[in-house]
Amino acid sequence: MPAQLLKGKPIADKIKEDVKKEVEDLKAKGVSPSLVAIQVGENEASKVYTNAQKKNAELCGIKYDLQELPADMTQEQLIKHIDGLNKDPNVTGIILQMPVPEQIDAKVCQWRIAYEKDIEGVTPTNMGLVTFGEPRLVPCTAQGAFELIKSTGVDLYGKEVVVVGHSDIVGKPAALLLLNSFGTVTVCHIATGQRGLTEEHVRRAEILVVAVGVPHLVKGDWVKEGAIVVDIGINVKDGKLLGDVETEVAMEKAAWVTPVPGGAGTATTAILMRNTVEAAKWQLEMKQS
Ligand SMILES: Nc1nc(=O)c2c([nH]1)NC[C@@H]1CN(c3ccc(C(=O)N[C@@H](CCC(=O)O)C(=O)O)cc3)C=[N+]21
Repeated sequence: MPAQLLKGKPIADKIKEDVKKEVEDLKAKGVSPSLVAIQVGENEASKVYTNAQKKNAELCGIKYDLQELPADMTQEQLIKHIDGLNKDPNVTGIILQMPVPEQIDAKVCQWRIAYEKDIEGVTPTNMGLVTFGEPRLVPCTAQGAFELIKSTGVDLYGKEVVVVGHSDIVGKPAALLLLNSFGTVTVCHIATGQRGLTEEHVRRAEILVVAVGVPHLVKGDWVKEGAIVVDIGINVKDGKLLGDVETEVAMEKAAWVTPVPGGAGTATTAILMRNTVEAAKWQLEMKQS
């Protein structure tokens, strides 16, 4: 039986519906969730995301401010800018769009974001909470992948899980979330590939998450019969949008495969909205205690 498409939209719609209600509740308490996206210089992939953020924020009743800063700004200037947003009580969520220009150390700037405003979950505090199995603000794409997997109804306990890609923003947090659900998690990365061992790991995977940004790195025939495949890759090749997995061939064996586009990317933005509400609630809690 061919795979079913594991679509992001139904999950994203449900999340946004809940967020909209929560925003109304918060506003009744005098709290207005507001999201600031910092864009340093220009980038096409980032624009796709900020356009989606604007649309989603409007839909949820969240105030949205895209702050476009010059490509030649210094790291010191960006840090000052972030400090200003950290102190501003009218700003409840901050995201620093990637990539940043080369004179800026992305990690130093992300870590500068106040953890209770860190709606992307990229500060040590929020990543640490994921590591300890006490997630609060979780990286959006990793959380999206996790919720897509759970929506199939699969019990992760003891399952063979393979994550291809070990980025701080997707692969690592996705692996931790799946580990916290007692999956038997293997993480493959560049060194696995250099030894030619990625295929062997992928062939064992009952749950497969691929986030590397290499079009069709995972061949369709590597996919195990009945597997759940979450493809995070969004690659533009010859004007077409390609995932990291050879989806059409994978569909012949897998039980579930996420489409690209319309899969994990769609869930990402909805979760950013939910995190913005969670951040506002966290700040309210801190103020009251
Ligand atoms: N700090 C930071 N965090 C990110 O997570 C981040 C970033 N910077 N910079 C840019 C990339 C790119 N990115 C996307 C998110 C959603 C869609 C998305 O919604 N995609 C839709 C298609 C949307 C369309 O085609 O208009 C889909 O896959 O179905 C795409 C791309 C997040 N990124």
